[in-house]
Amino acid sequence: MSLKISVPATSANLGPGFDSVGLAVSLYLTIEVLAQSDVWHIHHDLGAEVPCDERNLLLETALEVCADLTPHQLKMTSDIPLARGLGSSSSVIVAGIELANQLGNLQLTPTEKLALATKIEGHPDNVAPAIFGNLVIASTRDAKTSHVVAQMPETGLLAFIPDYELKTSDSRKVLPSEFAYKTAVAASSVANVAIAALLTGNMLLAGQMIEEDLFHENYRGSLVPEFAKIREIGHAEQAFATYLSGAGPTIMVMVAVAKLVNLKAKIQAENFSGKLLELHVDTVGVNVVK
Ligand SMILES: Nc1ncnc2c1ncn2[C@@H]1O[C@H](COP(=O)(O)OP(=O)(O)O)[C@@H](O)[C@H]1O
Ligand SMILES: N[C@@H](CCOP(=O)(O)O)C(=O)O
Repeated sequence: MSLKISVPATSANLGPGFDSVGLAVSLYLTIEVLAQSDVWHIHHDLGAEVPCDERNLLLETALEVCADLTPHQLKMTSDIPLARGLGSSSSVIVAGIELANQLGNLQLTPTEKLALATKIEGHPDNVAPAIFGNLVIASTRDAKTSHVVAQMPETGLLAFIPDYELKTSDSRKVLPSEFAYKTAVAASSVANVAIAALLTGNMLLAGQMIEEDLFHENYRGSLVPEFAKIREIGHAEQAFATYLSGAGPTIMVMVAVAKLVNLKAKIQAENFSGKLLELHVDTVGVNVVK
């Protein structure tokens, strides 16, 4: 049997869409199913800290979804950097669900996959676009997830991926545990306009609203020292928006395609340690090739 599963990276939050908005982008985790075996084994070159057996999040997820899968040798490759705010954990969870779906012949619908993935990840903003591709707006309350898949308006995407890791769990620790009613109303009004602007293709307004986030970036800015400078460069280069991708430390800049080259040169000139990558919107989501 030949089976290959690929899952895109995701950039969550887009400013005020904290825990509920995400965009699928063009970096990929790929799982190739090799021969049946006595024990599970994952061949990968992602480093010694990534387990090769059932302790790997891929297999933990697959076996949670379907406990009696036949063990296989697997090959895992990925260009999604770990703990950088590009949804590496969500891509593995979605791949694990798909692995169980295929090997266990579960016939899961995309909505069922979303419910399972959200339960495991805890919030839907990365797993939803990893499943559906595109821009996804989702809300999970009382274990029920509602979602809308939308086309992202045309924009260039430039990601600065720092050399250091920032685990989502650590980046969540700096967030407040409570929010005053008035602030919550203001923060959600910003989010509402951001989404309405994205859905009507108004990138200028969407960009302004993305940068007015009140939910998380003010608290996380100090964890990502490059953020303020890159946003300043974004303003000088007329980018639509600069935001913290997911929990950081990746910084995403949305900019008209014609302005990408200049913007890239200006950020490069700062000599920050990390990678600067031009990305594209993934419109497919989790993909299975047999
Ligand atoms: N390919 C992978 N295989 C196994 N575990 C992975 C893989 N990719 C990511 N993970 C797990 O997810 C963690 C990173 O998740 P997280 O802190 O949420 O960051 P992000 O999802 O932004 O990359 C890693 O430390 C690792 O435990
Ligand atoms: N809404 C979450 C998103 C985490 O995304 P990740 O790519 O950093 O895992 C958060 O902001 O904590």
